[in-house]
Amino acid sequence: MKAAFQASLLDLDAELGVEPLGGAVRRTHLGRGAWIDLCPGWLSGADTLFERLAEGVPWRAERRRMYDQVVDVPRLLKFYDEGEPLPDPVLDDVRGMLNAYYEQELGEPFRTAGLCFYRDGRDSVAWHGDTIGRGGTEDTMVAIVSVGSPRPLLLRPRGGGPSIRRDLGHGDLIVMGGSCQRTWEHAIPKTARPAGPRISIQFRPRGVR
Ligand SMILES: O=C(O)CCC(=O)C(=O)O
Ligand SMILES: [Fe+2]
Repeated sequence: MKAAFQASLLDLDAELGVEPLGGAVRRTHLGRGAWIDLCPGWLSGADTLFERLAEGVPWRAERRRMYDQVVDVPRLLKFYDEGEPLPDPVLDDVRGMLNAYYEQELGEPFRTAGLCFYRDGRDSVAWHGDTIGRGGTEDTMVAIVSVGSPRPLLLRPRGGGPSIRRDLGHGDLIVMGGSCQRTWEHAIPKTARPAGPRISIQFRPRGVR
């Protein structure tokens, strides 16, 4: 797939890879037992990974039933279940580094990888928590690495309240933890502004979707 993509100037010559997580991770407590960790620009060479994934992943356009209609899901998807080979070896390093840093606190490793491709500003994900599995009842973590052009990820308390915004792209890491999936919601809103393509890679433990 060819997508108009403006590479970040800083990233053009950077070698693809991740360093061990440590002092650069910043935690923000959101209240109600929810938190987010941020590590901007964690993955270097993110433009290279964007190009590889855009070309190499067997992206799927899905359709879902909404009430009495079947509608296009406004983004491309590919899910790698536990044990399935990931589409790029650097994603094994990414998951390994995430597990080295978070596994003790999480109590289990990140195992699955869900990929979303937002082709332009019309692609989006509506307000939701990742509550299909255990995230609906238990504290857990969802770690997201973003490559390509930044898009805002919004978070708001479930039931209403002001939202917070983090622009994520070019190798940024966000981890949503604690009760975040059941007490807060998140979204990537559509935008009428010019928006370049973004790919997000979400790592989750077994049984969290
Ligand atoms: O693209 C993102 O960063 C968020 C994706 C997401 O929330 C999901 O797939 O559950
Ligand atoms: Fe989500």
